[in-house]
Amino acid sequence: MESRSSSGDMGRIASWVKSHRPMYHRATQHPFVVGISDGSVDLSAFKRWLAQDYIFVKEFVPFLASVLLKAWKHSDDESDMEILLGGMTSLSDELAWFRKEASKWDVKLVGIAPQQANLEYCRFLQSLMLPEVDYAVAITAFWAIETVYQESFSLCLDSSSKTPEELMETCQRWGSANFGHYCCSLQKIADRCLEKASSDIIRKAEEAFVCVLEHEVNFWNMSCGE
Ligand SMILES: Cc1ncc(CO)c(N)n1
Repeated sequence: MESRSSSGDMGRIASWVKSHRPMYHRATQHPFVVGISDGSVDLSAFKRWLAQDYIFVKEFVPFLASVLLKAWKHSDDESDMEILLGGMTSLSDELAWFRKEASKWDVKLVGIAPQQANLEYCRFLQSLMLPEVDYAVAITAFWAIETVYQESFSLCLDSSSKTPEELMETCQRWGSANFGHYCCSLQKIADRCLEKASSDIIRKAEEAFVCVLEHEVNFWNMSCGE
């Protein structure tokens, strides 16, 4: 039988989601997202989020490039590269979508300054781009960043949700089953890397996961205008 070290039948990632449940919940069921799903969202908050997230996604491109570089150097599975390259393609599509969405809402994207929470999140991404950061740590953070949006926006697509029609495209972008499959593929990569990682790397990956959750909560708070 395959042994899975200390995490029993669950992969590491699932065990961390379980052990950090309250924080995970705060990141994935934030009032901002709940407001979209019940239709009470303040549209000025949505517009603020849109402009700030465009800045974030632009920073996310070099971060993903750094993860790709680590996969190329250290991964023992060629399919990692394909999955990450697919992610890069969707980021390119995502940036174009932001520009289109911003014009629909009359939101300015050029000359916008990143707010404090965004700056801090981008700084965190930059710290993860350093070559000394292990692939297992970087891919865990990458999985977490994508998954928070997947979980959040899929809530807004629930049959019981009252998401306003004009916000449905946003919710489908991250909440779709397709994006969900992509997040599952990332989780499998992260679990596989963590299975063979040293206890020091495992500890650092868990820390990165929790940091992502904290930054995501701060990002939603910022979008709400707090
Ligand atoms: C803040 C934030 N987290 C995660 C994602 C997912 O790509 C995003 N676009 N923005």
